[in-house]
Parts: sequence; C-alpha cells; structure tokens
Amino acid sequence: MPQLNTQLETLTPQLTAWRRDFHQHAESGWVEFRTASLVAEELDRLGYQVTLGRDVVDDTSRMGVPDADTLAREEARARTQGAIERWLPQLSGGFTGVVGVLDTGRPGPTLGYRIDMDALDLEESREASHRPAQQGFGSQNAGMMHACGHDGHTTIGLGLARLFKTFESELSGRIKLIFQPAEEGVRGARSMVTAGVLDDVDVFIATHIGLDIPCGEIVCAQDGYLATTKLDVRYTGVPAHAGGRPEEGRNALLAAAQAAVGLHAIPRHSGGASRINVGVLNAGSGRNVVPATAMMKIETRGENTVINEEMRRRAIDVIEGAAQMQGVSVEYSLAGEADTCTSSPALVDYIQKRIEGLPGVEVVTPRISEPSGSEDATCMMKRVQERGGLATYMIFGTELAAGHHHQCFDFNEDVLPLAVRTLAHLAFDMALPGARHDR
Ligand SMILES: O=C(O)C[C@H](NC(=O)Cc1c[nH]c2ccccc12)C(=O)O
Repeated sequence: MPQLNTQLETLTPQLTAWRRDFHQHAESGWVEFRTASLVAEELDRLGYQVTLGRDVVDDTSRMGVPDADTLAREEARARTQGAIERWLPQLSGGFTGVVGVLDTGRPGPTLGYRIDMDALDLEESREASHRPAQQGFGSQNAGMMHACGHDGHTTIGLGLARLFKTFESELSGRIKLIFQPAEEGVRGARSMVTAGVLDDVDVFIATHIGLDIPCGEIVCAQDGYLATTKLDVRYTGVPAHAGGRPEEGRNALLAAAQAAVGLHAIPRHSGGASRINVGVLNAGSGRNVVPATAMMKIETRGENTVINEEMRRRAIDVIEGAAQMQGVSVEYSLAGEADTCTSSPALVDYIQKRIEGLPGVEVVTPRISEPSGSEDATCMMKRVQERGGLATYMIFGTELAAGHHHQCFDFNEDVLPLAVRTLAHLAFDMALPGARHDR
C-alpha cells in the first residue's frame, strides 16, 4: 500500500517525539499514570473504544504493586508532568492498563497487539556521551528509566493506532491494542488476562525491540523465554546494643547475607537453563545496633516450569534455613511470575511470508529459541492459544548504545517507523489458516 509509506513519512517525526517524551517521563510498573493517560487520550481522539483501569486490570491478581503512599505520590507527580486529568480517576491506585479497540464492522478476526509501557527502576546516566542526556530527553524521574525500549513500544502502539484509523476502510474484523503495565518483574500481564482482555483475541502479537539484533532484522518468533518466579523476602530479628548486649540480638542482616550466598550456591539444573539472582538486599539501621530487619528481592528462572519450580523450591529451603540459623523470623511473598510459551507455527509462517521483502526488512528469522530473559506476554499468548487462537512474540532488531537494563541504554529510532509499518502490514488482508473469523 504505497499510501502507507506516505503516511509513515508524515508520522515518523511524531514517533520520535512520542518516544522522547515517554523517555523523559519514565514511569515504572503500576505508576504509568502519565503514559497511560496520554495513550487513552490519543486512542479516544482517534475514535477507538477505550477501556482502562479496573475494567482491564484485575485487582486480586496484581503482583508487586507499590504501597499506597507511593501510588499516591506518583499519581501526583504525573499530574505535575502533564497527565491527562480526565483519565486519572480510573487509573488511580495503579490500575494503569489501557485497551483500544477499532471495530471495522466487517467479518474478520480480532487481532491483538501487546504493548508494554513501563520503565525500569534504574537511575539514567547523566553523562554527555549518553544521547538522551546530551539532547535533553533524559528521564526527569529519579530512579526510573526506559532502559529496555518500552518507550519505543508505547510509541509503536500509538503509531499503529494512527495508521489503522487512517486505513480503517482497508481492514476487516477488529484491532485490539493492549497497553500493558508492569512487564518488568513480570507483574502486569496476568492481571489483564484475568480481567478477560485476551478472551476475544484470535491472533495475538507481542513485540520487543533490540535484543542485540541489528535494525532491519526481524524475528517472527522468540521462543526462549524463561519461566520465572519473583519473591520479596523479609527477615525480622531482635535489635540489641552491639557493644553492650550482642547476645540478646538476633541478626536479620546475617540471615539475609547467608541466604544470598546460599541462593547463588544452588546448583544450576542439568535439565536445561536455570538462573537465580538476588537483585536487592537492604538491612540494618545503625552501626552499633544488631540489625533487626533485612529485605531481599530475588528471582528464580528455568527453561521450563519444572526447572523453575525446582529452583524456587530450593530457594525457599535456603531462605527458611538462613532464618533458622540466625533465630529470626522470615516472610516471603510472590512479586511476579511468568511461564514459557511457544509461538504458533501457522502464525510464524504467515508472518514470515508477509514481511519478507517489505521496505526496510533486510533479514527475517522465523524463530529463535535460545534462553533469553523472561516475559509475561507468555501468559497472554497462552490464553489466546488455549482458546484456539494464534500467538507469537516478534523481535524488531535495533542497534543499542548499551545493553538492556543498562543506565546508558538507548536505541536506533529508525526501528520505530519500521516496526509500525511491518506490524500494520500484517493486519491488512489477514487470511490466516487456524484463526477464528466468526466475528
Ligand atoms: O523477568 C522479568 O523481570 C522480565 C524482564 N523482561 C525483559 O527484560 C524483556 C526481555 C525478554 N527477553 C529479553 C532479552 C534481552 C533483553 C530484554 C529481554 C527480564 O527478563 O528481566
């Protein structure tokens, strides 16, 4: 569709502006108030059916939600940074999911795109060599940075919304744009699945940019996502005068320290890839006080659910054993979890055939399965597949200034128009074997 290229040329500066605005106002999981409000506003302006908040995020299945004071503080911060006021009441409390539906009224599948919006809990580099810092769009929010490309994902989602609206007469069925909160820490997707957001989706595409693949190279299916469990751990001991009465204390810091070493000493699994990481350890209150409190944020991962479950089980043994050694109490809670998933072969074949030769598409890889991080889009994919639909997870390569989750992360923005055009192209004339067309 030549006019698609023309439209895209006009759209590209807007894509760059969106990306840099989202980058500058980075918001981590469940506090994407400004981002979600701007997304809802744009979808509504374009005439999409917009649902958000508790209508698309199930409260009981949310994980790793910040405390009420943090949610309130970040909502107030979002207001000062230009969040669109009329959407905030529904987003309040961290229900920051947004779904836009374009119903063409013509028979055809419902095509769902997952777009994750959240930033990482990370302080962005202020070095002049870091382009966002140098060009004035570095994160304004302390401790929050788009260091994985989700500012680009949100931009791609809005670019798709614009193109689909422009070419609505060429489409059939429905387009469902699913803007998800809290992918980092694998927390938000399960809540949207439980809220039923995926229950009417026939074809589902999740995407990620970067992943050490050059711009112009596209992977139709990334299958190597690891099953993962995230745990918050809290040790409670007994404070005492470290000099006068050390024997009366019970040392929570030592329990956490011994747990950290013990966790990393859990053997890797012979059945496949396995991971363990203690990402955060905070403990104690003063130099001369026997530490009575310690907290850890940890994660286990496995190439499949059996391996991850074994790693989780071993981790719990270590966590509880360390508490016993120091005579302290311990509590732990689930802060996130995700499974593995395999993309639908019929959809992968379809995508490969449709995108080969498109402008800007230089290399098309059908499927990669090497273990590579985790993703909670897998639970959305599984929901679609178990209902007879098709799902995949696409990768759009782009050059990176530094690796994902690094404070100097940045990417080649040429990937934005390329991803928008390629993903939009898949929606036109979608004749997919195996995708339900009874709508
Ligand atoms: O477990 C999580 O917190 C999800 C998070 N997900 C990502 O970072 C997205 C992602 C998935 N696979 C890769 C590979 C490289 C960079 C990023 C990713 C991760 O793996 O730490």
